[in-house]
Amino acid sequence: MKFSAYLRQKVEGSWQASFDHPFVTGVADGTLPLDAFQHYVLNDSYYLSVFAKVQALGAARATDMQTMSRMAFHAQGTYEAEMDLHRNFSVRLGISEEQKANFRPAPSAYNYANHLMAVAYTGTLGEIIAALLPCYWLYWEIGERYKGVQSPEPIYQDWINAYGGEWFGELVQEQINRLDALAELASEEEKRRMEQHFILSSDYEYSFWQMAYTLEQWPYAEHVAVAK
Ligand SMILES: Cc1ncc(C[n+]2csc(CCO)c2C)c(N)n1
Repeated sequence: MKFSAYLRQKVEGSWQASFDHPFVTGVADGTLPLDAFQHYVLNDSYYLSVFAKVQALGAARATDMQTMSRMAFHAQGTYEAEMDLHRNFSVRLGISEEQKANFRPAPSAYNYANHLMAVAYTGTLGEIIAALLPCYWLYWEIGERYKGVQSPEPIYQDWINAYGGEWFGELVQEQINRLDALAELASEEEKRRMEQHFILSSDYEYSFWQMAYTLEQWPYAEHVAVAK
């Protein structure tokens, strides 16, 4: 069995919980409150800026030019495609410059980003890909599930469309193949660490929906609002 297939079966429970999360089903059927989506967008912009940095650190860790160039391309893709999407959502959701300037990432977004950064600075390229892969792969599966679905909320429809396209499927498959190739060369010990990172990122993906849905904040966050 390929290492990617082995990892995929390990996270079946947590990915299923993500598919069934009211944030995800609420995007598709339009029942998600817009303030939860706004909380998601603000936190996701922060998350993506770290994600692109981790992809770039993966490029730096590569031992061949082809991999280095592809990882750098992916980092640029995150910056351009995802940031474009967010700029667009920010305008349509009426997120103000002041809101962005005063924004502090919620605990779950911050923890997830820190997990990726820790792997980027301490792990091998195989470990970095294993930590990044659930972000690609889980979103691709969500995009596949909701292909053809028409959400009553046009903003949500654009979000669904972003992850259902063929170009995105190719990027995901490229990273799955990279994971399998790196796993072939990895020791049992390194593969065990790759598995841990993949599982932890999958759990953080679930926490990210929950964070958005519950409008998660730091304790005492209201003091910041009062002080303004
Ligand atoms: C919490 C969170 N997880 C995954 C994604 C999706 N995503 C982020 S970067 C990237 C790779 C290519 O751009 C993908 C698929 C997201 N937006 N937010």
